[in-house]
Amino acid sequence: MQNATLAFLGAGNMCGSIIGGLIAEGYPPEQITATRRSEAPLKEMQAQWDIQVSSDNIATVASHDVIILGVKPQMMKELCDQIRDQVQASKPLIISVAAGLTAETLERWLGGDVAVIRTMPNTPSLLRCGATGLFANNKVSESQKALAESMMQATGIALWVDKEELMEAVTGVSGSGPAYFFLMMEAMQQAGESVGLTPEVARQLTLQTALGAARMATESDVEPAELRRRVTSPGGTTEQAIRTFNEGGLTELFEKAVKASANRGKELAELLDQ
Ligand SMILES: NC(=O)C1=CN([C@@H]2O[C@H](COP(=O)(O)OP(=O)(O)OC[C@H]3O[C@@H](n4cnc5c(N)ncnc54)[C@H](O)[C@@H]3O)[C@@H](O)[C@H]2O)C=CC1
Ligand SMILES: O=C(O)[C@@H]1CCC=N1
Repeated sequence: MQNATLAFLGAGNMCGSIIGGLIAEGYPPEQITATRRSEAPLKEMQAQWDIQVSSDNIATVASHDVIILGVKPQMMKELCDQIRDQVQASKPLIISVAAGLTAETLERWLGGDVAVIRTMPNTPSLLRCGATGLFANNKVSESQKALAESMMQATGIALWVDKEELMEAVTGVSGSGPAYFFLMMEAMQQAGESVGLTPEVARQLTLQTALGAARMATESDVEPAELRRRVTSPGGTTEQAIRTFNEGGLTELFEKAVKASANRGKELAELLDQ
């Protein structure tokens, strides 16, 4: 995997997180190039990771094996128009991180007959704690699949889905998911303040509790439901809090939120593929 040259076109929040994770995992920085519209953030990325940077998408496509399309879905058509001829000339592996846009749309925008892997990563990739879903079109070879998988595994876990529509489900759960936990942290800190803690104490207790709970859930074989039961003493304090969450319909609310994110992915794909 470490022989492949990787170009991140539109290296903002998400691709910056993947690059940071790859560098932390020991990927050779001289084999990574990032492009972006403005020079200042590119210079920062170069100083931070010692990677190559460029503002020339076409020349960058020409000189790399794997092209990661990192722009917002709304900017993707313009980027594909710009690089199409070069993609047809050098036929690199294309990896998209964009929400919604299908592999078929991307392949068509790039002129057809292109190996496209659609991924849905998340920003904890930066800490090699990412979660990525992947789907490959039928032009992708087994060795290209293995390369994309090992690249994303370097930033966390990487799981393939066999039906492309499941990429919307992945987006609803793990692509958007870090924001749900951040929202919970914000809400819990505020609640801590409402029962008298200072903002700093409420913040520290909230974040350490989130970290501890996530580590217990991921580092043991015990299911989250059982871990929850072990905190919830019959007739005790937690029981009252859990009852309050259940009465407020937390499970149903999560289902609605995940579906809203997934549906927006489908909607974006339809809106943008004109
Ligand atoms: N932010 C997140 O948590 C996640 C984002 N994604 C996907 O990642 C993609 C990017 O999202 P973010 O990183 O949040 O956006 P961002 O706005 O931080 O990064 C995109 C970058 O692309 C640059 N750009 C736009 N057009 C360009 C062009 N033609 N050439 C070079 N650079 C160009 C922009 O200036 C910007 O710096 C989106 O498609 C999104 O759906 C996927 C999973 C999670
Ligand atoms: O909010 C978004 O559209 C992107 C995709 C998943 C996470 N962030």
